[in-house]
Amino acid sequence: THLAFRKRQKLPLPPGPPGEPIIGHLRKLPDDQNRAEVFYEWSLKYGDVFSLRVPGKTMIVLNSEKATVDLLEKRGAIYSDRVRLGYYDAIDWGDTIVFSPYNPFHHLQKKLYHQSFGKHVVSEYWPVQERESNILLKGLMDYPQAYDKQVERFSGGVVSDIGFGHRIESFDDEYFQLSQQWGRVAHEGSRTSLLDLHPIFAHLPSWFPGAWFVNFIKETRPAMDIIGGGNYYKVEKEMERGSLVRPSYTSKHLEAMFRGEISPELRRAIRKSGATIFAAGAETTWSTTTMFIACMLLHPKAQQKAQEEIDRVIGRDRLPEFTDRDSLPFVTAVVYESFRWQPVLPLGLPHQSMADDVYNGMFIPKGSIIIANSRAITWDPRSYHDPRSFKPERYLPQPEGAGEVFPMNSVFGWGRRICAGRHLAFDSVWIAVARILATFTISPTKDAEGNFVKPEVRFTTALTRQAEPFVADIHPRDEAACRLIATLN
Ligand code: HEM
Repeated sequence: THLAFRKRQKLPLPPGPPGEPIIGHLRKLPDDQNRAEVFYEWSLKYGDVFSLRVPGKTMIVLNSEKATVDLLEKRGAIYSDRVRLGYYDAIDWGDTIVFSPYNPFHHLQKKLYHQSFGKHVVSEYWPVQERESNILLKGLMDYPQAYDKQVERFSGGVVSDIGFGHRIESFDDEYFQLSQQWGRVAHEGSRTSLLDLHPIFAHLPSWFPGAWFVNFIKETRPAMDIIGGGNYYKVEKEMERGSLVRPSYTSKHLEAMFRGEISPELRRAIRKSGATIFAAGAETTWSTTTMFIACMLLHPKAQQKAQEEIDRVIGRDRLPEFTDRDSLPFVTAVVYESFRWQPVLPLGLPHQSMADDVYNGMFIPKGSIIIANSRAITWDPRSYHDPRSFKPERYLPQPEGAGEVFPMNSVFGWGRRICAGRHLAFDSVWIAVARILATFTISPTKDAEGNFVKPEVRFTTALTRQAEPFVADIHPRDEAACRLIATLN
C-alpha cells in the first residue's frame, strides 16, 4: 500500500475528458445507447487509453489492439476479475462463469467449458448446427419477412440442444420464449450499470427513475431462475431416474454421477456454467447472424462474390458443409467482416483489475473497471485499411491474410476471460452464413415502379448491438435452391 500510495502521488491516471469535483464524470457518462459512439469519439481525442472517474471507481478504457493485449493478455494475472453487477448478484447469477469473480469456482467452470467447447471438440456439434441451419433455410423460404425470428430460433435452437438436449421446433416452445426473455434482460439488465458503479444508487427513492431496477428483478427473476437452474434440474432428475436423455453439455458432465465421482461443487459448476451456454450463446449468435444479413443487403457485391465462390466450389445441388470450409475462403472472410463491421459487444464485457498497476507512465488503480473498446479497435486505421468499409478481401489470402488483424479478439474478448464458447459460436455463424448464401439472395425491396428502395439499417445498442428489423427482399436464388431446400428434413 505504501508503494501504491507513492505511485498514486506521482503518476497521473490516463487522460480523459474533464470531470467535475467529487462526482467526477458521473454526469458525463453516456447512456447505453450512445456509450459505444461516445467512447469511440473520446478514443480519437484522448488516445489508446483514457480514464473516467465516478465516486469510488475508476474506469479505464482501452482503445487499441496493443494496449488491450498488453494489459488484458500479457498482464492477465491481474486483469481478469469481473465488475460486480448488482442485477446479476440480486438474481443469484453472480457466480456463473460470465459474471464470476476470478476464483477457483470460475476455473472449474472454465475447465468444463474447455472439455466441451475446446477447439478440437466442437466438431462434435456440427450435426446439430447443420440440422438447425436446415430448419433456418426452410423457415426463411416459408416466412422470409420473419427472418429475424427465424434466426433467433436458430441461435436458441443450437444452444438449447447442446446445453440441455432440448430441441426448439416452434416459436411457441418454452425454451424459445425463455431465450426471448433473456434477450430483454441482456438489453435492460445492463442499464443497472449506474447502480453498479456505486452502492448509493441502490438506495434511490422509489420516485427516482433508477428504481425501475427493483421491479425489473421481480419481473425477470422467474425466467432467469429457469435458465439458471430449472433447465438443468430437469436433466438431472431424468438422469437420476435412469431415463434416457438426449446427450448434452449437462448430461455429459453429469455422467460422473454414475461413477460416484460428483461433488456438490461440481454439480453446482455444471449448473452455473450451463446457464450461460443459453445466456451467452443465443442472443450473441442471433445478433451476429442478422448483422450478416444486413451486411449483404448493404453490400451486394460481396454477396455476389461469395455466391460465385460457393457455386464454383460446391455446385448447385448440395449445401455447403463444415468440411468445405477450407475451400470457401471468401465466405469465411465474409463471416470475419460481418463480425468486425459491427461488433456485437461494442465495448466487450468489462474486466476488473486486481492490483495497482502502471502502464506507459499512467497509474491504473486496483479495482478499476477495464473496458476493451471493440468499436474503436475494429475501426482503428492502424489495423484496418479503410476501416469503415465492408471488405472481406482484407483477410485474404487465407490462412494468413494480407496483414490486417483478424478481428477474433475484439469480437470474442481477451485474455483469461475470452469467450469460452467462441469456437462453437463461430461455427454456428459460419454454417448459417454459408447456407444462406448458397440458397438465398438478400436484396433491397422494389417500389411500385420497380426501382430498388434504398435499404436502411438502424442499430440499437445496450450491452449488445443489434440491427433493428429491416425491410429486405430475402428470396431463394432460383429453382435449384427451392428444390434443394424442399429436400431438407
Ligand atoms: C457470436 C457469438 C458470440 C459472441 C460475439 C461472444 C462474445 C463474447 C465476449 C466479447 C465475451 C467477453 C470476453 C471478455 O470478457 O473479454 C464473452 C464471454 C463469454 N462467452 Fe461468448 N460470445 C458468443 C457466443 C458464445 C456462446 C455460443 C457461448 C457458449 C457456448 C459463449 C460463452 C461465453 C462465456 C462462458 C463467457 C464468459 C467467459 C469468462 O468470463 O470467463 N459465448 N463472449
